Amino acid sequence: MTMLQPMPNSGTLPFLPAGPAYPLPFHSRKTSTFSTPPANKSPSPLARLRLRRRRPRTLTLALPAAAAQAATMVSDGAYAGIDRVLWTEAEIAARVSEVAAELTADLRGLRLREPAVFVGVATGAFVFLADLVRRVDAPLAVDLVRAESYGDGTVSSGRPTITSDLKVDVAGKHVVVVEDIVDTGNTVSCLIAHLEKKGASSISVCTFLDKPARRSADFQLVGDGKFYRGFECPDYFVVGYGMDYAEFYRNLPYVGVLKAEMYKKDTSN
Ligand SMILES: O=P(O)(O)OC[C@H]1O[C@H](OP(=O)(O)OP(=O)(O)O)[C@H](O)[C@@H]1O
Ligand code: HPA
Repeated sequence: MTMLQPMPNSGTLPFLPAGPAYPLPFHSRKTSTFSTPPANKSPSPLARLRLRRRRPRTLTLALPAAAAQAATMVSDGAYAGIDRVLWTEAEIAARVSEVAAELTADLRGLRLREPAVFVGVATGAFVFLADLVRRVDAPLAVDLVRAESYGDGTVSSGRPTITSDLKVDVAGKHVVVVEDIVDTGNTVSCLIAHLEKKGASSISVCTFLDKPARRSADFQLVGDGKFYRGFECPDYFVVGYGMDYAEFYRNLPYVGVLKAEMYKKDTSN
């Protein structure tokens, strides 16, 4: 299932330039500064080991074809392929603070006997989760669950698979599922069922983006659970702030619409 346009390049991604030797600095214990070893002196075994590091190094990593092609989307240190920015880094930061303040007030109001467990849905939620929990002023535990349904495409398989489970015991606890995006609703509905089975007493969902136009699966919050969302997302395939296309773009600090020509129509589902 390769959605990217064919690119002429090979399947290797150079991380360091080939060419002349790049001698690595030697750390001198005495001075705590970096220096090169004295010339014409037989090197000690330790120095010999260090000397090996002076060889010119070109690290190439074999990548699957789609990933190698996606790597060529990078131009001048920025990603190509973004049609337009929907939310800037500053707008995101401001909104995440508001959502965290709402969560803080609600968690305090619930007077929980045990701290809430914030369950981030890997991989996409990792950025939002990190930003959010640092702004919530209440005791909480953090855990991760991995659910996948999009693979390398832009269309949900409709059957999310939980490929990595929780470490924390959520029985009898208030759980906040932290998502980067609720789109069809398949993932969140599958996770709520999963957490209910594990005995969570109440389940909230806090999603950075909510794309109601694509919703096809209903989900019910549990007990005192509440739905929180950062922004309502228009019906575009978006990337950045943790969200990917074929595992790329997650590191963009903003959210943008991916140009349609970056992917072909996904016929795999
Ligand atoms: O509401 P839905 O239609 O189910 O879509 C939402 C899910 O899709 C994405 O996960 P994906 O399967 O792409 O895995 P990822 O988090 O590793 O990117 C996203 O991170 C959500 O978890
Ligand atoms: O629009 C989206 N972008 C990235 N990942 C997603 N998973 C569901 N919808 C999206």
